[in-house]
This record gives sequence, C-alpha cells and structure tokens, in this order.
Amino acid sequence: MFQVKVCGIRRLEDAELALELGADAVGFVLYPRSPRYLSPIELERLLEKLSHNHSAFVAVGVVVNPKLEELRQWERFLPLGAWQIHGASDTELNAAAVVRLPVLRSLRMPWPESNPLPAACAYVLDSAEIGGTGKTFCWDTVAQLRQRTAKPLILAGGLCPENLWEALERTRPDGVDVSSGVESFPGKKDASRLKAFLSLAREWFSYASRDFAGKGSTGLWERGKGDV
Ligand SMILES: O=C(O)c1ccccc1NCC(=O)[C@H](O)[C@H](O)COP(=O)(O)O
Repeated sequence: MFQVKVCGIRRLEDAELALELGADAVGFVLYPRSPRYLSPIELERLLEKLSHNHSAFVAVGVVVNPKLEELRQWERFLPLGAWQIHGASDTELNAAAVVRLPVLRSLRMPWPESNPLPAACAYVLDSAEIGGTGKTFCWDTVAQLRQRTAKPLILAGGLCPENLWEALERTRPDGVDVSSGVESFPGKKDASRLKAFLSLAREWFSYASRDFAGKGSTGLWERGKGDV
C-alpha cells in the first residue's frame, strides 16, 4: 500500500524520519541537474543502510527522460520498488512492461484531453514544470483526469502542511507526494514540517478509507501492479 510518498530525499536521517512518521514511500532523484540528486552508487549505499531498520516501504527512483537501457541497468543493483518517470523521450517507455519495476508516470497538469495517457501503473499529478518546484496546479482539473482512468492518481506539486487538507478534500486522490513543502532547503527535510504533513495525510487517508473500502481501492500497488 502506497498512499504517502516523501520525495527528494538525500539524507539517510530524512528517509528514516519520514518512514517513522508514517510515509510508506520515499523518493530519490536520480537526475544530475537536480539539487536533490543522488548518484546510483550513493543511493545503493543509502538504501542498504535504510533497510537495516525498515522493511515495509517503497523506494521510488525518480528519473527524467531516462533511457530504457539505463533503467534496466539500475534495476539490476538498486533495491527499488518503482520508477517515477518525468518526461520520457524514449518512446519505448510508452509500451507496457518494458522494465521490471512498476512505473509511475508524472503528468504535467492540466493534462490536455487530446493527449493520450502514457502506459503506467499510476500517475503522479504535478505542476507544469519539471518536479520538485513547490508549485501547485489547478486542482479542479483532477476530476477530468479521473474520468479518463481508473489507475491510481497521486497528487503532487506544491503540497505542504498548510494546503494539504484542502487539496485532499478537493481532489480525493489515491495518494500524495511531497518534497519542497517539507524542506528547510533543497535536499534537507524539516522535521516539524514533515511531522505536520504526515500527521495530516495519515489522518485524511484513514478517514477517507471508509469511502475507498467499497471500491476495492485500498491498496495502490495491489490495484495498479501489472495493470499497465
Ligand atoms: O526534486 C527534484 O529536484 C526533481 C527534479 C526532477 C524531477 C523530479 C524531481 N522531484 C520530484 C518530486 O519531488 C515530486 O515527485 C514532485 O515533483 C513534488 O515536488 P514538490 O512540488 O516540491 O512537492
């Protein structure tokens, strides 16, 4: 089950804190132009240490316009649970099951009605610029997208403790994703903001799970995996 993801983590202590506070997924940016970049080797070391004290979490590798071969190579040694793909110039990535791991595709919202949805297990709905910007998009556009797909929708883009509850009430997503809204600066999470965010997110999802129960959509992965 993946409902709350904390993204852009560079430090082991931030990953541990996020998991202790109730995140079920943590994201790592493998994009060299990001201030939150971790190299694959650094990520391998971090995940090895993280797995000593934590087991039930999804580690997500965040990539931008990746090459298919690159993903396949990293999958061989990184113990990730999913890819989060931004952009994607490699058209092969639009075909189903070209990599071993489940794929989340980041959509730059609003997603035009004329644009087909790329193949994915789930969609991360973000603002129009590339990730980690702290910018929100018009949440009303989520309802239109919901009409087009039954795949899990993860709300992202500029979420923070101050706007999270309203965002959840207005969009009723399957999951949320946050990075800069819980940071003290790019790559370093702020413990009190992280705590406030995760407490609100957990509260909303436990309350909303009553609605989800009848729809059989309580497990993001259970619902999305293999369903590309
Ligand atoms: O964080 C980055 O620097 C980044 C760079 C390139 C692609 C994705 C990146 N981050 C992804 C995320 O942090 C989140 O999935 C998402 O974009 C939300 O970010 P934020 O608006 O900062 O909460």
